[in-house]
Amino acid sequence: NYKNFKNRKLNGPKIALPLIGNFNIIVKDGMPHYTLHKLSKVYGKVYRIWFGDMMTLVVSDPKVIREIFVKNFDNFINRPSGLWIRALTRNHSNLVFGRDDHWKNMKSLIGNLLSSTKLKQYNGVIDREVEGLLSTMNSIESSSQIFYPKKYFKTYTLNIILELVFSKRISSYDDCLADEQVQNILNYVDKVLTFSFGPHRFIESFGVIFYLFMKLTGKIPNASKFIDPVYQEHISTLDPKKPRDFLDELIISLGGGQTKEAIDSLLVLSSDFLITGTETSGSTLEWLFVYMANYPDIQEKVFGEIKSVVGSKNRVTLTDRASTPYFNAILKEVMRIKPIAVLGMPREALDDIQVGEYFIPKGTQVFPFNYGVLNDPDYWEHPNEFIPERFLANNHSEQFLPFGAGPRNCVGSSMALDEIYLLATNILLSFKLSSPNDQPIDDTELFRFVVQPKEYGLTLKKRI
Ligand code: HEM
Repeated sequence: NYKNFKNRKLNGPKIALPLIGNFNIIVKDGMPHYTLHKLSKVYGKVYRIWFGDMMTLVVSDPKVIREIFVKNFDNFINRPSGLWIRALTRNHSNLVFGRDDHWKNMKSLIGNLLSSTKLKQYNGVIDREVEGLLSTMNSIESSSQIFYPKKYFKTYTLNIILELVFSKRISSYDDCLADEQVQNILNYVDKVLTFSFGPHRFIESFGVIFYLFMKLTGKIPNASKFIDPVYQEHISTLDPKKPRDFLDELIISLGGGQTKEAIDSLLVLSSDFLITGTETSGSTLEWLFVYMANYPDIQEKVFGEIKSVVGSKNRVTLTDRASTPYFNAILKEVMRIKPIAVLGMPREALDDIQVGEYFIPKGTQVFPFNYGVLNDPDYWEHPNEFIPERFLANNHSEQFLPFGAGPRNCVGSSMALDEIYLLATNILLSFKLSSPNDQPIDDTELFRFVVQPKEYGLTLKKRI
Protein backbone atom coordinates (compact mmCIF):
# COMPACT_ATOMS: atom_id res chain seq x y z
CA ASN A 1 0.00 0.00 0.00
CA TYR A 2 2.68 2.45 1.00
CA LYS A 3 4.46 1.81 -2.29
CA ASN A 4 1.25 2.41 -4.16
CA PHE A 5 0.68 5.64 -2.31
CA LYS A 6 4.20 6.83 -2.93
CA ASN A 7 4.17 5.91 -6.58
CA ARG A 8 1.03 7.92 -7.26
CA LYS A 9 3.05 11.02 -6.40
CA LEU A 10 0.60 12.51 -3.96
CA ASN A 11 2.26 15.52 -2.40
CA GLY A 12 3.22 15.50 1.23
CA PRO A 13 6.21 15.62 3.59
CA LYS A 14 9.03 13.55 2.08
CA ILE A 15 10.32 12.18 5.35
CA ALA A 16 8.31 10.27 7.92
CA LEU A 17 9.83 8.75 11.07
CA PRO A 18 9.37 5.08 11.85
CA LEU A 19 6.29 4.43 13.97
CA ILE A 20 5.29 8.06 14.63
CA GLY A 21 5.33 9.11 10.97
CA ASN A 22 4.84 12.91 10.89
CA PHE A 23 2.97 13.04 14.18
CA ASN A 24 5.81 14.98 15.80
CA ILE A 25 5.25 17.86 13.34
CA ILE A 26 1.47 17.70 13.57
CA VAL A 27 1.32 18.09 17.35
CA LYS A 28 4.40 20.29 17.77
CA ASP A 29 2.62 23.43 18.98
CA GLY A 30 -0.52 21.73 20.29
CA MET A 31 -2.61 23.22 17.47
CA PRO A 32 -2.76 20.51 14.77
CA HIS A 33 -5.19 22.49 12.61
CA TYR A 34 -2.70 25.37 12.26
CA THR A 35 0.06 22.97 11.25
CA LEU A 36 -2.09 21.05 8.77
CA HIS A 37 -3.22 24.35 7.28
CA LYS A 38 0.38 25.55 6.88
CA LEU A 39 1.26 22.24 5.22
CA SER A 40 -1.61 22.62 2.76
CA LYS A 41 0.01 25.85 1.59
CA VAL A 42 3.12 23.84 0.76
CA TYR A 43 1.62 20.59 -0.55
CA GLY A 44 -1.75 21.67 -1.88
CA LYS A 45 -5.42 21.24 -0.99
CA VAL A 46 -5.11 17.44 -1.07
CA TYR A 47 -1.99 15.95 0.46
CA ARG A 48 -0.84 12.87 2.29
CA ILE A 49 0.80 12.75 5.65
CA TRP A 50 1.51 10.03 8.21
CA PHE A 51 -0.47 10.25 11.44
CA GLY A 52 1.68 7.70 13.26
CA ASP A 53 1.35 4.51 11.24
CA MET A 54 -1.91 5.66 9.62
CA MET A 55 -1.65 6.88 6.07
CA THR A 56 -3.73 10.03 6.01
CA LEU A 57 -5.17 12.27 3.35
CA VAL A 58 -5.89 15.86 4.35
CA VAL A 59 -8.49 17.34 2.01
CA SER A 60 -9.34 21.02 2.00
CA ASP A 61 -10.84 21.20 -1.47
CA PRO A 62 -14.65 21.16 -1.02
CA LYS A 63 -15.16 19.59 -4.48
CA VAL A 64 -12.91 16.66 -3.56
CA ILE A 65 -14.58 16.42 -0.13
CA ARG A 66 -17.93 15.95 -1.92
CA GLU A 67 -16.43 13.46 -4.38
CA ILE A 68 -15.22 11.36 -1.46
CA PHE A 69 -17.91 11.80 1.17
CA VAL A 70 -20.98 12.05 -1.04
CA LYS A 71 -20.30 10.44 -4.42
CA ASN A 72 -18.10 7.62 -3.14
CA PHE A 73 -19.79 7.35 0.24
CA ASP A 74 -19.98 3.53 0.17
CA ASN A 75 -16.21 3.32 0.11
CA PHE A 76 -15.88 5.78 3.01
CA ILE A 77 -18.77 4.68 5.20
CA ASN A 78 -16.64 3.82 8.27
CA ARG A 79 -14.37 5.76 10.55
CA PRO A 80 -10.86 4.58 11.36
CA SER A 81 -10.73 2.68 14.60
CA GLY A 82 -8.18 1.08 16.96
CA LEU A 83 -8.06 -0.55 20.36
CA TRP A 84 -8.90 2.65 22.23
CA ILE A 85 -12.01 3.30 20.16
CA ARG A 86 -13.12 -0.33 20.35
CA ALA A 87 -12.81 -0.22 24.13
CA LEU A 88 -14.76 3.03 24.52
CA THR A 89 -17.54 2.02 22.14
CA ARG A 90 -18.05 -1.62 23.14
CA ASN A 91 -16.67 -2.70 19.82
CA HIS A 92 -18.37 -0.05 17.65
CA SER A 93 -21.85 -0.56 19.14
CA ASN A 94 -22.54 3.18 19.05
CA LEU A 95 -23.40 5.57 16.21
CA VAL A 96 -20.32 7.80 16.08
CA PHE A 97 -17.99 4.85 15.49
CA GLY A 98 -20.61 2.34 14.29
CA ARG A 99 -19.61 0.42 11.16
CA ASP A 100 -21.36 -0.88 8.04
CA ASP A 101 -24.89 -2.26 8.60
CA HIS A 102 -24.81 -1.53 12.33
CA TRP A 103 -24.08 2.13 11.52
CA LYS A 104 -26.96 2.19 9.01
CA ASN A 105 -29.40 0.88 11.64
CA MET A 106 -28.21 3.27 14.32
CA LYS A 107 -28.23 6.21 11.92
CA SER A 108 -31.80 5.53 10.99
CA LEU A 109 -32.87 5.26 14.66
CA ILE A 110 -31.05 8.35 15.88
CA GLY A 111 -31.73 10.29 12.67
CA ASN A 112 -35.42 9.78 13.30
CA LEU A 113 -35.20 10.95 16.92
CA LEU A 114 -33.26 14.08 15.97
CA SER A 115 -35.27 14.93 12.86
CA SER A 116 -36.76 18.41 12.84
CA THR A 117 -40.32 17.00 12.81
CA LYS A 118 -39.66 14.90 15.87
CA LEU A 119 -37.85 17.73 17.65
CA LYS A 120 -40.98 19.88 17.35
CA GLN A 121 -42.62 17.51 19.84
CA TYR A 122 -39.87 18.36 22.28
CA ASN A 123 -39.67 22.12 21.62
CA GLY A 124 -40.93 22.89 25.10
CA VAL A 125 -37.69 21.50 26.54
CA ILE A 126 -35.48 24.04 24.77
CA ASP A 127 -37.92 26.87 25.58
CA ARG A 128 -37.87 25.99 29.28
CA GLU A 129 -34.07 25.96 29.35
CA VAL A 130 -33.93 29.35 27.61
CA GLU A 131 -36.32 30.76 30.24
CA GLY A 132 -34.25 29.30 33.07
CA LEU A 133 -30.98 30.73 31.84
CA LEU A 134 -32.46 34.16 31.02
CA SER A 135 -33.90 34.39 34.49
CA THR A 136 -30.50 33.63 36.05
CA MET A 137 -28.89 36.19 33.75
CA ASN A 138 -31.42 38.74 35.00
CA SER A 139 -30.33 38.08 38.57
CA ILE A 140 -26.67 38.33 37.58
CA GLU A 141 -27.35 41.65 35.90
CA SER A 142 -29.37 43.02 38.83
CA SER A 143 -26.55 42.25 41.24
CA SER A 144 -23.94 43.71 38.83
CA GLN A 145 -21.98 40.48 38.66
CA ILE A 146 -19.96 39.30 35.68
CA PHE A 147 -21.58 36.63 33.48
CA TYR A 148 -19.27 33.69 32.63
CA PRO A 149 -20.77 32.04 29.52
CA LYS A 150 -18.82 28.77 29.55
CA LYS A 151 -20.42 27.13 32.56
CA TYR A 152 -23.90 28.40 31.73
CA PHE A 153 -23.80 27.30 28.10
CA LYS A 154 -22.47 23.89 29.11
CA THR A 155 -25.31 23.52 31.59
CA TYR A 156 -27.84 24.68 28.97
CA THR A 157 -26.80 22.13 26.34
CA LEU A 158 -26.33 19.37 28.92
CA ASN A 159 -29.77 19.97 30.44
CA ILE A 160 -31.40 19.74 27.01
CA ILE A 161 -29.68 16.43 26.25
CA LEU A 162 -30.46 15.04 29.70
CA GLU A 163 -34.13 15.91 29.37
CA LEU A 164 -34.59 14.73 25.81
CA VAL A 165 -32.69 11.49 26.23
CA PHE A 166 -33.27 10.52 29.85
CA SER A 167 -36.09 12.81 31.15
CA LYS A 168 -33.58 14.09 33.71
CA ARG A 169 -32.71 17.65 34.44
CA ILE A 170 -30.10 17.86 37.11
CA SER A 171 -28.71 21.32 37.25
CA SER A 172 -30.45 24.62 37.91
CA TYR A 173 -28.69 27.70 36.56
CA ASP A 174 -28.43 29.30 39.98
CA ASP A 175 -26.15 26.62 41.36
CA CYS A 176 -24.75 25.86 37.93
CA LEU A 177 -22.25 23.00 37.92
CA ALA A 178 -22.39 22.62 41.70
CA ASP A 179 -24.11 19.26 41.35
CA GLU A 180 -21.70 16.34 41.62
CA GLN A 181 -23.49 14.31 38.96
CA VAL A 182 -23.24 17.17 36.46
CA GLN A 183 -19.55 17.54 37.25
CA ASN A 184 -19.06 13.81 36.68
CA ILE A 185 -20.81 13.86 33.30
CA LEU A 186 -18.93 16.95 32.14
CA ASN A 187 -15.62 15.46 33.29
CA TYR A 188 -16.46 12.35 31.34
CA VAL A 189 -17.19 14.37 28.17
CA ASP A 190 -14.03 16.38 28.73
CA LYS A 191 -11.87 13.26 29.05
CA VAL A 192 -13.34 11.60 25.96
CA LEU A 193 -12.71 14.76 23.92
CA THR A 194 -9.20 15.21 25.29
CA PHE A 195 -8.34 11.60 24.45
CA SER A 196 -9.87 11.90 20.95
CA PHE A 197 -6.58 13.08 19.54
CA GLY A 198 -3.16 11.75 20.40
CA PRO A 199 -0.59 9.12 19.47
CA HIS A 200 -2.71 6.33 21.01
CA ARG A 201 -5.36 7.01 18.34
CA PHE A 202 -3.03 6.76 15.38
CA ILE A 203 -0.24 4.36 16.40
CA GLU A 204 -1.63 0.91 17.17
CA SER A 205 1.22 -0.10 19.50
CA PHE A 206 0.84 3.16 21.51
CA GLY A 207 -2.89 2.44 21.59
CA VAL A 208 -2.26 -0.91 23.25
CA ILE A 209 0.12 0.55 25.86
CA PHE A 210 -2.14 3.52 26.52
CA TYR A 211 -5.18 1.30 26.87
CA LEU A 212 -3.43 -1.06 29.31
CA PHE A 213 -2.15 1.87 31.36
CA MET A 214 -5.57 3.53 31.54
CA LYS A 215 -7.22 0.21 32.37
CA LEU A 216 -4.75 -0.65 35.14
CA THR A 217 -5.05 2.82 36.68
CA GLY A 218 -8.85 2.81 36.33
CA LYS A 219 -8.81 5.93 34.16
CA ILE A 220 -10.80 4.83 31.12
CA PRO A 221 -13.59 7.42 30.76
CA ASN A 222 -16.80 5.81 31.85
CA ALA A 223 -20.30 7.23 32.16
CA SER A 224 -21.90 4.06 33.51
CA LYS A 225 -22.24 5.46 37.04
CA PHE A 226 -24.83 7.84 35.62
CA ILE A 227 -26.20 5.83 32.69
CA ASP A 228 -26.60 2.35 34.27
CA PRO A 229 -29.13 3.33 36.96
CA VAL A 230 -31.06 5.48 34.48
CA TYR A 231 -31.21 2.55 32.07
CA GLN A 232 -32.44 0.17 34.83
CA GLU A 233 -35.08 2.67 35.90
CA HIS A 234 -36.28 3.08 32.29
CA ILE A 235 -36.47 -0.67 31.69
CA SER A 236 -38.51 -1.26 34.83
CA THR A 237 -41.00 1.58 34.25
CA LEU A 238 -41.32 1.44 30.46
CA ASP A 239 -44.75 1.70 28.86
CA PRO A 240 -44.16 0.67 25.21
CA LYS A 241 -47.22 2.66 24.13
CA LYS A 242 -46.02 5.85 25.78
CA PRO A 243 -42.30 6.46 25.31
CA ARG A 244 -41.22 9.30 27.60
CA ASP A 245 -37.91 10.16 25.99
CA PHE A 246 -35.25 9.06 23.49
CA LEU A 247 -34.02 6.26 25.74
CA ASP A 248 -37.52 4.76 25.88
CA GLU A 249 -37.81 5.08 22.10
CA LEU A 250 -34.45 3.34 21.63
CA ILE A 251 -35.33 0.55 24.07
CA ILE A 252 -38.55 -0.08 22.13
CA SER A 253 -36.77 0.02 18.75
CA LEU A 254 -34.15 -2.42 20.01
CA GLY A 255 -36.80 -5.01 20.89
CA GLY A 256 -37.04 -4.26 24.60
CA GLY A 257 -33.35 -3.57 25.11
CA GLN A 258 -32.55 -6.67 27.18
CA THR A 259 -30.11 -8.66 25.01
CA LYS A 260 -26.39 -8.13 25.50
CA GLU A 261 -26.11 -6.48 22.08
CA ALA A 262 -29.04 -4.15 22.73
CA ILE A 263 -27.72 -3.19 26.17
CA ASP A 264 -24.26 -2.46 24.74
CA SER A 265 -25.81 -0.28 22.04
CA LEU A 266 -28.11 1.56 24.44
CA LEU A 267 -25.28 2.40 26.83
CA VAL A 268 -22.89 3.65 24.19
CA LEU A 269 -25.60 5.46 22.22
CA SER A 270 -26.50 7.28 25.43
CA SER A 271 -22.85 8.31 25.76
CA ASP A 272 -22.88 9.52 22.13
CA PHE A 273 -25.55 12.04 23.02
CA LEU A 274 -23.59 13.33 26.00
CA ILE A 275 -20.33 13.61 24.04
CA THR A 276 -21.57 15.03 20.75
CA GLY A 277 -24.51 17.05 22.05
CA THR A 278 -22.98 19.29 24.72
CA GLU A 279 -19.59 20.90 24.03
CA THR A 280 -20.33 21.29 20.31
CA SER A 281 -23.29 23.66 20.57
CA GLY A 282 -21.98 25.10 23.85
CA SER A 283 -18.64 26.12 22.32
CA THR A 284 -20.36 27.61 19.25
CA LEU A 285 -22.46 29.77 21.59
CA GLU A 286 -19.31 30.82 23.46
CA TRP A 287 -17.65 31.91 20.21
CA LEU A 288 -20.75 33.79 19.12
CA PHE A 289 -20.69 35.96 22.22
CA VAL A 290 -16.94 36.60 21.91
CA TYR A 291 -17.75 38.23 18.56
CA MET A 292 -20.86 40.02 19.83
CA ALA A 293 -18.81 41.65 22.61
CA ASN A 294 -15.88 42.47 20.32
CA TYR A 295 -18.09 43.93 17.54
CA PRO A 296 -20.59 46.20 19.39
CA ASP A 297 -21.83 47.78 16.13
CA ILE A 298 -22.78 44.37 14.79
CA GLN A 299 -24.41 43.55 18.11
CA GLU A 300 -26.51 46.76 17.91
CA LYS A 301 -27.52 46.02 14.34
CA VAL A 302 -28.63 42.48 15.08
CA PHE A 303 -30.47 43.67 18.20
CA GLY A 304 -32.39 46.06 15.92
CA GLU A 305 -33.32 43.21 13.59
CA ILE A 306 -34.43 40.89 16.39
CA LYS A 307 -36.37 43.63 18.17
CA SER A 308 -38.29 44.59 15.04
CA VAL A 309 -39.18 40.96 14.30
CA VAL A 310 -40.35 40.23 17.81
CA GLY A 311 -42.51 43.36 18.04
CA SER A 312 -44.62 43.26 21.16
CA LYS A 313 -43.87 39.59 21.96
CA ASN A 314 -41.15 39.24 24.55
CA ARG A 315 -39.45 36.13 23.14
CA VAL A 316 -37.99 35.02 19.83
CA THR A 317 -39.30 31.68 18.58
CA LEU A 318 -38.15 29.32 15.83
CA THR A 319 -40.85 30.64 13.51
CA ASP A 320 -38.99 33.98 13.50
CA ARG A 321 -35.88 32.42 11.95
CA ALA A 322 -36.75 33.27 8.36
CA SER A 323 -37.20 36.92 9.40
CA THR A 324 -33.76 37.26 11.01
CA PRO A 325 -31.37 36.98 8.03
CA TYR A 326 -28.71 39.13 9.70
CA PHE A 327 -28.56 36.95 12.80
CA ASN A 328 -28.49 33.85 10.58
CA ALA A 329 -25.54 35.34 8.68
CA ILE A 330 -23.74 36.14 11.95
CA LEU A 331 -24.12 32.57 13.16
CA LYS A 332 -22.75 31.21 9.89
CA GLU A 333 -19.84 33.62 9.99
CA VAL A 334 -19.05 32.55 13.59
CA MET A 335 -19.12 28.91 12.48
CA ARG A 336 -16.83 29.81 9.60
CA ILE A 337 -14.25 31.88 11.44
CA LYS A 338 -14.27 29.69 14.58
CA PRO A 339 -15.37 26.23 13.50
CA ILE A 340 -15.44 23.88 16.47
CA ALA A 341 -14.87 20.70 14.43
CA VAL A 342 -11.67 22.00 12.84
CA LEU A 343 -10.43 18.68 11.50
CA GLY A 344 -13.86 17.33 10.60
CA MET A 345 -14.22 13.68 11.62
CA PRO A 346 -12.13 11.15 9.73
CA ARG A 347 -13.28 8.25 7.55
CA GLU A 348 -11.43 5.23 6.26
CA ALA A 349 -11.13 3.92 2.71
CA LEU A 350 -12.71 0.46 2.55
CA ASP A 351 -10.91 -0.36 -0.72
CA ASP A 352 -8.39 1.13 -3.13
CA ILE A 353 -10.14 3.84 -5.10
CA GLN A 354 -9.36 6.47 -7.70
CA VAL A 355 -11.12 9.77 -6.91
CA GLY A 356 -10.56 12.22 -9.75
CA GLU A 357 -6.82 12.58 -10.06
CA TYR A 358 -6.15 11.07 -6.63
CA PHE A 359 -5.50 7.42 -5.89
CA ILE A 360 -6.55 6.54 -2.32
CA PRO A 361 -5.37 3.14 -1.11
CA LYS A 362 -7.45 0.88 1.12
CA GLY A 363 -7.10 1.74 4.81
CA THR A 364 -6.23 5.42 4.24
CA GLN A 365 -7.64 7.77 6.85
CA VAL A 366 -9.26 10.82 5.23
CA PHE A 367 -9.79 14.12 7.04
CA PRO A 368 -12.27 16.55 5.44
CA PHE A 369 -10.23 19.50 6.68
CA ASN A 370 -12.88 21.99 7.68
CA TYR A 371 -10.47 24.60 9.05
CA GLY A 372 -8.49 24.57 5.79
CA VAL A 373 -11.59 25.09 3.63
CA LEU A 374 -12.99 27.83 5.87
CA ASN A 375 -9.74 29.82 5.92
CA ASP A 376 -8.82 29.52 2.27
CA PRO A 377 -8.61 32.90 0.47
CA ASP A 378 -9.60 31.08 -2.76
CA TYR A 379 -13.07 30.65 -1.28
CA TRP A 380 -13.36 33.55 1.15
CA GLU A 381 -12.37 37.17 0.72
CA HIS A 382 -10.33 38.29 3.76
CA PRO A 383 -10.80 34.97 5.55
CA ASN A 384 -9.32 36.30 8.82
CA GLU A 385 -11.92 39.04 9.12
CA PHE A 386 -15.32 38.71 10.75
CA ILE A 387 -17.74 39.78 8.01
CA PRO A 388 -21.27 38.39 8.51
CA GLU A 389 -22.43 40.26 5.38
CA ARG A 390 -20.62 37.72 3.20
CA PHE A 391 -23.42 35.26 4.02
CA LEU A 392 -26.16 37.75 3.10
CA ALA A 393 -25.09 38.05 -0.48
CA ASN A 394 -24.32 34.35 -0.95
CA ASN A 395 -24.96 31.27 1.21
CA HIS A 396 -21.62 29.73 0.14
CA SER A 397 -23.19 26.28 0.34
CA GLU A 398 -20.41 24.85 -1.86
CA GLN A 399 -17.69 25.49 0.69
CA PHE A 400 -19.55 25.94 3.96
CA LEU A 401 -19.83 22.46 5.47
CA PRO A 402 -19.67 22.86 9.26
CA PHE A 403 -21.67 19.68 9.79
CA GLY A 404 -19.83 17.57 7.21
CA ALA A 405 -21.13 16.24 3.90
CA GLY A 406 -23.00 13.19 2.67
CA PRO A 407 -25.07 10.49 4.40
CA ARG A 408 -22.80 10.37 7.46
CA ASN A 409 -22.88 14.06 8.24
CA CYS A 410 -23.87 15.42 11.65
CA VAL A 411 -27.11 13.85 12.78
CA GLY A 412 -27.66 16.57 15.41
CA SER A 413 -27.42 19.60 13.12
CA SER A 414 -31.12 20.60 13.36
CA MET A 415 -31.08 20.32 17.10
CA ALA A 416 -27.82 22.27 17.36
CA LEU A 417 -29.13 25.08 15.15
CA ASP A 418 -32.43 25.25 17.06
CA GLU A 419 -30.87 25.43 20.51
CA ILE A 420 -28.23 27.96 19.43
CA TYR A 421 -30.81 30.13 17.67
CA LEU A 422 -33.26 30.24 20.54
CA LEU A 423 -30.75 31.00 23.25
CA ALA A 424 -28.56 33.44 21.32
CA THR A 425 -31.38 35.56 19.88
CA ASN A 426 -33.19 35.78 23.19
CA ILE A 427 -30.02 36.80 25.03
CA LEU A 428 -29.32 39.46 22.39
CA LEU A 429 -32.90 40.70 22.69
CA SER A 430 -32.69 40.94 26.48
CA PHE A 431 -29.14 42.19 27.15
CA LYS A 432 -26.40 44.36 25.81
CA LEU A 433 -23.19 42.41 26.35
CA SER A 434 -19.69 43.82 26.59
CA SER A 435 -16.19 43.07 27.73
CA PRO A 436 -15.81 43.89 31.44
CA ASN A 437 -12.54 45.79 31.00
CA ASP A 438 -12.73 47.67 27.68
CA GLN A 439 -10.25 45.20 26.21
CA PRO A 440 -11.46 42.89 23.44
CA ILE A 441 -12.30 39.38 24.65
CA ASP A 442 -9.38 37.05 24.00
CA ASP A 443 -10.20 34.93 20.94
CA THR A 444 -7.27 32.52 21.36
CA GLU A 445 -8.29 28.97 20.53
CA LEU A 446 -7.97 25.95 22.81
CA PHE A 447 -7.72 22.64 20.94
CA ARG A 448 -9.37 19.70 22.65
CA PHE A 449 -10.55 18.10 19.42
CA VAL A 450 -13.49 20.52 19.73
CA VAL A 451 -11.99 24.03 19.53
CA GLN A 452 -13.14 26.42 22.26
CA PRO A 453 -12.32 29.92 23.51
CA LYS A 454 -10.65 30.42 26.88
CA GLU A 455 -13.03 31.11 29.74
CA TYR A 456 -14.15 34.75 29.58
CA GLY A 457 -16.61 37.02 31.37
CA LEU A 458 -19.17 39.55 30.08
CA THR A 459 -20.89 42.56 31.56
CA LEU A 460 -24.66 42.50 31.06
CA LYS A 461 -27.00 45.45 30.71
CA LYS A 462 -30.75 44.86 30.46
CA ARG A 463 -32.43 45.96 27.20
CA ILE A 464 -36.05 45.46 28.24
C1 HEM B 1 -22.55 23.42 16.35
C2 HEM B 1 -22.74 22.19 16.70
C3 HEM B 1 -22.23 20.97 15.97
C4 HEM B 1 -21.29 20.85 14.98
C5 HEM B 1 -20.49 21.96 14.29
C6 HEM B 1 -21.20 19.44 14.64
C7 HEM B 1 -20.36 18.92 13.65
C8 HEM B 1 -20.26 17.58 13.34
C9 HEM B 1 -19.37 17.04 12.33
C10 HEM B 1 -18.43 17.83 11.44
C11 HEM B 1 -19.56 15.68 12.32
C12 HEM B 1 -18.82 14.67 11.43
C13 HEM B 1 -19.64 14.33 10.21
C14 HEM B 1 -18.90 13.46 9.22
O1 HEM B 1 -18.24 12.49 9.57
O2 HEM B 1 -19.00 13.80 8.02
C15 HEM B 1 -20.56 15.38 13.32
C16 HEM B 1 -21.01 14.12 13.60
C17 HEM B 1 -21.94 13.82 14.57
N1 HEM B 1 -22.65 14.73 15.33
FE1 HEM B 1 -22.45 16.73 15.31
N2 HEM B 1 -22.07 18.75 15.42
C18 HEM B 1 -22.73 19.63 16.25
C19 HEM B 1 -23.73 19.35 17.17
C20 HEM B 1 -24.23 18.10 17.42
C21 HEM B 1 -25.30 17.81 18.34
C22 HEM B 1 -26.07 18.84 19.17
C23 HEM B 1 -25.48 16.44 18.32
C24 HEM B 1 -26.46 15.56 19.05
C25 HEM B 1 -27.43 15.89 19.75
C26 HEM B 1 -24.52 15.89 17.37
C27 HEM B 1 -24.39 14.55 17.07
C28 HEM B 1 -23.48 14.04 16.16
C29 HEM B 1 -23.31 12.60 15.93
C30 HEM B 1 -24.04 11.47 16.67
C31 HEM B 1 -22.34 12.47 14.92
C32 HEM B 1 -21.83 11.17 14.30
C33 HEM B 1 -22.68 10.84 13.10
C34 HEM B 1 -22.29 9.51 12.45
O3 HEM B 1 -21.18 9.04 12.63
O4 HEM B 1 -23.14 9.00 11.73
N3 HEM B 1 -23.78 16.93 16.83
N4 HEM B 1 -20.98 16.55 13.93
